[in-house]
Amino acid sequence: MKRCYNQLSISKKGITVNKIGTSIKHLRNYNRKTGNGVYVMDMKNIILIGMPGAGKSTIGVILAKVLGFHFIDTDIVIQEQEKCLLKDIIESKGLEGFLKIENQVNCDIITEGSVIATGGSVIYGSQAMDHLREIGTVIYIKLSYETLKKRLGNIRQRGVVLKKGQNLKSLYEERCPLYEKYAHIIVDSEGLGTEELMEKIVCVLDELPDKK
Ligand SMILES: Nc1ncnc2c1ncn2[C@@H]1O[C@H](COP(=O)(O)OP(=O)(O)O)[C@@H](O)[C@H]1O
Ligand SMILES: O=C(O)C1=C[C@@H](OP(=O)(O)O)[C@@H](O)[C@H](O)C1
Ligand SMILES: [Mg+2]
Repeated sequence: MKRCYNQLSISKKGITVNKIGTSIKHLRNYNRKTGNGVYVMDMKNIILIGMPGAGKSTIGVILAKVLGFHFIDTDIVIQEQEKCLLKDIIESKGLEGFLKIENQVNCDIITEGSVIATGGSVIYGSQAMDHLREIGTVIYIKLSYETLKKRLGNIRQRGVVLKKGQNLKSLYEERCPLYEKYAHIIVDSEGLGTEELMEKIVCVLDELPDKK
C-alpha cells in the first residue's frame, strides 16, 4: 500500500505556489481557461539516518517545527501498520522479517515537505534507501561509538536489529560505511545538544546549492 502523507489541491485562480519551508510545489502547463494543470512535485524531504540513539527522532520533530515541515517517524508507521510494537515484531518475525517490513514501509512513503526520521536499520534495505534518496536529502547524523554507548545503555532492550554474536561495537563498524554510502550529507553531532544540532542542520540545508 502506497502511503500519501500530504496532498495538494490545485487552485483554479492561477498558479498556486504552495510553500512549506524550503519546499515549493510548482504547477506546470497551467491553462487559465480550463484551470487544468499538472502539479510537479519537488519531492523535497529531509531524511535522517544514523545509529539508534543518534537522535533522529528527537531532532526530527524539532527540525520539522522550525522549518514548517511535516514529521514522519518510520518506526511509528511500522508499528501502526503491523499493530504491534517494534520489539514484538522483531521477536515474532525475526530480524529478517522486521527488515523486510521496514524496507517495504520506507519504499511506500510518498510525501513532500516532510522530515522523515528513519529507524537505524533502514540502511539494510537497498530499495528503501534508493527511494529515500530519490524523494529528498538524506542526512546522516554521525556520532562516535563512545558517545552512543553512553547514551544507549542496554541496546537489546531497545529492540535493535542485532545479529547473534553482534555487539554495539561490531554493529557500529558494520553500519557506519552504509550510512556514509547512502548519505547526501554527513553531519557530525559530537558534543552538540539538540538545539545546536538542529541549528547545524538548518545551516547545512541553507547552504545547499540545489534549493528547490
Ligand atoms: N543532541 C542530543 N544530545 C544528547 N542526547 C540526545 C540528543 N538527541 C537525542 N538525545 C537522547 O538520545 C536518546 C535517543 O534519541 P532518539 O531521538 O530516540 O534517537 P534515534 O531516533 O536516533 O534512535 C534519547 O534519550 C534522547 O533524549
Ligand atoms: O537500529 C536498529 O536496528 C533499530 C532502530 C530503531 O529505531 P531508532 O534508530 O529510531 O532507535 C527501530 O527501527 C528498530 O528498533 C531497529
Ligand atoms: Mg528513532
